[in-house]
Amino acid sequence: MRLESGTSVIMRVEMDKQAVTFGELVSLIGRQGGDIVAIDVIQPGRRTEIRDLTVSVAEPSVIGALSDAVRAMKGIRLINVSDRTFLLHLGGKIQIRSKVPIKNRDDLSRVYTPGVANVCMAIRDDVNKSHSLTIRRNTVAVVSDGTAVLGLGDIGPHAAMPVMEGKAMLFKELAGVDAFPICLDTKDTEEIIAIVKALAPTFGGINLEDISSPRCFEIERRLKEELDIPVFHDDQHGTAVVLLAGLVNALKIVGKNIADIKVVVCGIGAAGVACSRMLLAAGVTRLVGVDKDGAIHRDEHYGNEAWNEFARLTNPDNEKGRLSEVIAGADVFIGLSRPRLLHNEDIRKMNSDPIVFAMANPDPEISPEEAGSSVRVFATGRSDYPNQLNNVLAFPGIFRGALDARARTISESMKLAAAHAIASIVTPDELNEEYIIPSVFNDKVVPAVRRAVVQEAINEGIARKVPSDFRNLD
Ligand SMILES: NC(=O)C1=CN([C@@H]2O[C@H](COP(=O)(O)OP(=O)(O)OC[C@H]3O[C@@H](n4cnc5c(N)ncnc54)[C@H](O)[C@@H]3O)[C@@H](O)[C@H]2O)C=CC1
Ligand SMILES: CC(=O)C(=O)O
Ligand SMILES: [Mg+2]
Repeated sequence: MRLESGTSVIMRVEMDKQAVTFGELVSLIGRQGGDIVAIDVIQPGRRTEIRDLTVSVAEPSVIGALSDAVRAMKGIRLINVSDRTFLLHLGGKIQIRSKVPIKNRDDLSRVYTPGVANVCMAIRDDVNKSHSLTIRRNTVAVVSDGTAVLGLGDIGPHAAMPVMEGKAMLFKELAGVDAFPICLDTKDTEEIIAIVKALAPTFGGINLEDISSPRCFEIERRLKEELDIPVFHDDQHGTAVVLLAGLVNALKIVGKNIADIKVVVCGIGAAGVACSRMLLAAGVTRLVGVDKDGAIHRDEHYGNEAWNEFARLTNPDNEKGRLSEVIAGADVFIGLSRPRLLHNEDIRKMNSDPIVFAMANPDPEISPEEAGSSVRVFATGRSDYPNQLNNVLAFPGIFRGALDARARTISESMKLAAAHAIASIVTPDELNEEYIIPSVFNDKVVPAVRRAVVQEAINEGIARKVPSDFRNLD
């Protein structure tokens, strides 16, 4: 088990009272560096008893040896060891709550039958009313098939659920958007499209999440074409928005022009393709993509159509070879692949003042410790290091804006505007190597992104509603 770096764990133990006393167990735990701070009797019994022991430890590293010692003790069965992260997940992380109480018959007849029938008929007569008279107004589906969950890969829909619940929490906590996690037990492109289309009457937007490439491209393209609510594959576009924001600011620090830099993107999957497209749109001309078999170039025909298009649009010098070769002379490394693929000797081949964005989650392509001082600007997707480049900076505000403007779609210019809005939160005075991107907890982020998105939606005629704070602004 991967234990979080907390200071306490809960051990569920079954004691055979004839073979061991509780005092002996307490002493053993004490000798192993644990301190029992709470005891809950889960199942009392004359011969055996199950207890939960909350054990505090000074160092998470002692938990393994402590558990082994408890497990080996005669008369004790160690049923489970939970860390605080696991406990936080018990029963899931979100719930549905009513907005109005049902206290009497009158309430009942208005929230449900017979009163509700008039509301139903109003929507039948004008389906647009579903956006104002149902949860559609503020609700987004977070849809995954569990095939590219963080950098953990194809771990399946059940295992994907904690991440999707987490995304739903972030939507709510950061932007007040109600989001519902939906993990689908199918990898079939057509089936996913059909299911999401069938679900659409319930939602004001669809956030696709952690669906592996290249299927994610077709799924998103078709859903965008066939639905009149925003469909946004967050790993592609949310990531691209935040990456561009970070790069715009990092380039100010190193004093380089976006049109002059060489960028190497490692991992040409969902995020890599979309981030590369965004960088090209923002003015990057020399971009080389690298995947498992090396650089993507034009002398190869790929089974993945997205890569053939990628080869046409990128790599102007048609460079070939592995990451360690094409990294030579690069100004920027962008990792959207897997942990530990970049090494210090690669960074030494980069141009002066290298920028390294190692964005694989949960573990980056190179750790900040290994990169050390050889990198001028370093960022990861994680919250425990400076410069967190994570799509969480984008998707809450983007959907907040799209829902408020009842936008049909989320366009390229809405995304570009969102990127510049995020970048602009870091003022020239504040900008430095360790602060190129605002924190997720910076309360200016969501309003700035929302404002940029709503404004573009209005400018482009994508908005079906003008939010009140945008009316009469001449
Ligand atoms: N920081 C952030 O906000 C975000 C980070 N990510 C991270 O980016 C990574 C990729 O995510 P997705 O694009 O959604 O997954 P994906 O599965 O669509 O793409 C991963 C790509 O990496 C490639 N890859 C695997 N081994 C490689 C190697 N040795 N060398 C080069 N390429 C290799 C795969 O072939 C694939 O094309 C994950 O670690 C994910 O956590 C993704 C989205 C947002
Ligand atoms: C952050 C995110 O969406 C990912 O790593 O997949
Ligand atoms: Mg993701």
